[in-house]
Amino acid sequence: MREPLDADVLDALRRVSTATVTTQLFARGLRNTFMQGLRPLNPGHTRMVGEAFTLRHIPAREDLDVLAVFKDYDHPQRLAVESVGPGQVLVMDCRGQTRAASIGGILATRLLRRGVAGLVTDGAVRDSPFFAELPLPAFAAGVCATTNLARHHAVDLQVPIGCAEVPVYPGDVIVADAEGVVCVPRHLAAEIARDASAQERLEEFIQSEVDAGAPLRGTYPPDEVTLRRYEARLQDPDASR
Ligand SMILES: O=C([O-])CC(=O)C(=O)O
Ligand SMILES: [Mg+2]
Repeated sequence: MREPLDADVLDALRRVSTATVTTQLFARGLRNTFMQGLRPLNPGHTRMVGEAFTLRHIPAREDLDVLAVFKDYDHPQRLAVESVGPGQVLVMDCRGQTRAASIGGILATRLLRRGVAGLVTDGAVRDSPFFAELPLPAFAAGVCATTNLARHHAVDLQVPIGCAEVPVYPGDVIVADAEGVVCVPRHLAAEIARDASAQERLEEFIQSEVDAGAPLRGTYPPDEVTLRRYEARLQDPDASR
């Protein structure tokens, strides 16, 4: 059993952008953390933070992947939907294959009712007009009306997977916003949350400086003089420039 993630860490990650989080990961040598090509299905619900619960698929085979398999309520896809915990994110490895759905509106509704934080797939979803209205953060590489069995055979729950070429281990922390989805290794979550928050405070200051006409030289990145002005501003937010 893993130690639960600190609620303050999750809150801090909910307030920083995926761009900032990827920079903090990059600073620690991790370059492949953003799930390229996944887009939010409901632009009104993109903020998502939670630990990853994984589902792995292999390519479907015609003699095995037939509609009758869903008579078994313990089919791994259905089991995943009923097992992912409140506040967790269902992350699906579909090998980037979008020529079949990986999930649809009914299963997503079940996730929502179970208190799941959201879902991520590097495949497609079906019932996408429904997803566009559903108050559940959901990210996919595409949409496809064809049912999952046409291309996907769900095999494993809670194993390491690749999602959009990014390694995801069960319990890693998934952070998403309107830009997309990034995977934070669990053991780095607390320090990333802390340093990402500090980076954003500084970048807000830099943004306001540039907006007010400051040139990049001396400002971005900030030199000693700019940093001193930033520190002074932190001490006294009302100080004039
Ligand atoms: O067959 C599927 O992918 C499941 C589906 O449509 C749904 O959950 O509404
Ligand atoms: Mg459906």
